[in-house]
Amino acid sequence: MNMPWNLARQTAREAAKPLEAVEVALPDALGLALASGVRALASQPTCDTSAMDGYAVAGPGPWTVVGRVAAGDSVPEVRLRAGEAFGVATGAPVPDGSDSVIPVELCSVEAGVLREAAGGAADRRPGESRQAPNRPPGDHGESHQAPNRPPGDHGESHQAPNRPPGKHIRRRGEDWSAGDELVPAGSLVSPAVLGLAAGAGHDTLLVHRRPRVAVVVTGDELLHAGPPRPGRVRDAIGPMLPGLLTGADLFGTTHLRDDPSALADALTFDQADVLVTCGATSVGPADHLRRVLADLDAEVLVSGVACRPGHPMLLAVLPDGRCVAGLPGNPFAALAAVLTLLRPLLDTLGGQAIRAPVTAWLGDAGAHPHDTRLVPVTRAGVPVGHDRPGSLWGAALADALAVVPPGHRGGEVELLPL
Ligand SMILES: Nc1nc2c(c(=O)[nH]1)N[C@H]1C(S)=C(S)[C@@H](COP(=O)(O)OP(=O)(O)OC[C@H]3O[C@@H](n4cnc5c(N)ncnc54)[C@H](O)[C@@H]3O)O[C@H]1N2
Ligand code: MOO
Repeated sequence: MNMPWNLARQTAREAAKPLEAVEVALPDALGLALASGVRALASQPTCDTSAMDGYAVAGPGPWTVVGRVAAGDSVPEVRLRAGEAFGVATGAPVPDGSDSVIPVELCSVEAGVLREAAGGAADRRPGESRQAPNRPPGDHGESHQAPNRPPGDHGESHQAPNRPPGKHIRRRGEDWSAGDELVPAGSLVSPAVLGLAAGAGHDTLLVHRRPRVAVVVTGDELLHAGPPRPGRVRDAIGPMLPGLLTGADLFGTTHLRDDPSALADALTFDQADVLVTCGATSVGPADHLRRVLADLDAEVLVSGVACRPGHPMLLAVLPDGRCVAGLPGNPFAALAAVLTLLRPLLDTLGGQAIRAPVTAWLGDAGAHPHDTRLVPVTRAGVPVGHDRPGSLWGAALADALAVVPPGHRGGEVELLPL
């Protein structure tokens, strides 16, 4: 009895435990899953910082310029008093006592005296409204709100313009505080995670090691170069697999004839966490996989799945804990088995948390009454056709396989990205 598709995927996810955690230098963590959450080692910003090149000011203008601080300088050892200004670079610490920062293009400085230039419109882009949209109270981001100056006022007034306190100052800890968890365990380390982790002070990350996978392609009829001819077919699965298993370290591919003792030997390779076999899953005279697994005392967790294509797919665990994923020989069926069993198993071994599914609306898509269908579709959920089990044509044109449950009549379905 074939296992329902959802249960088969769930079984594969639960067939193993995450591999050990290792601490690696940041660049080496790319594409691996975090074994512990990334926490900030310092607040960001670490001190009150200017968001603009300009002048930090205290009290109403005009102001006397009393100093200057550049990016990379430490916090100036002065406290600004009303009527004083300090030249600041974007990213530089502002002195204590700074009320706000005036961008340099809104300033005029003569003989050490700073005045806010007329208009204040220079720090708005064309078409931008005066009021910054959707900013929460207390947000001191790079608002382009102009000072609320009466008509005819050219900024010479000694009255403080209605500039919100803290404008253009990024307050200490405004983005995050030291100790905050920024990315949870189980997340994949993307380029942005690497940048964020570096920004938060990390030189290394704790990640799960990548699963090691050995691939065995079987079949007397297979060719590995040149055009197919009657009785001989080109191996289409071996070339497809490395790109599907980017989260794993591959040992390379072994090509075997339909020989049970050679297959049994290949399955004794103990450097791999997962052995992937291609072909020999069915019941023909040359299909030895099930017998070989029985001889090796493997526990078969999934033996046939109620899905099309790929129903003979198989998942087993050897006595020493290594897993065997049996992909059917028909190439599209093999792809279906990778997405149903192998990838979920590798995700678990690699410590990846289960992500929310990608979905799309799909009509009945030729749903089967009892079996789940895996249908090649575009990212918008449009079937691309050419989906016969022996052919990767449809899959090659598709962005994903849609999971069409038995009896589906139209509605949201999960997409398995390719
Ligand atoms: N009596 C039954 N026969 C079959 C059944 C069944 O239920 N009862 N299921 C069919 C289905 S569905 C599939 S899928 C295949 C699975 O077969 P195997 O996993 O045993 O694979 P083979 O028999 O070796 O090959 C099947 C088919 O695929 C071609 N092939 C094999 N390897 C490759 C490769 N690496 N690249 C390209 N093509 C490959 C092979 O030449 C055959 O044409 O069983 C059905 N039979
Ligand atoms: O799984 Mo098979 O590919 O339907 O022929």
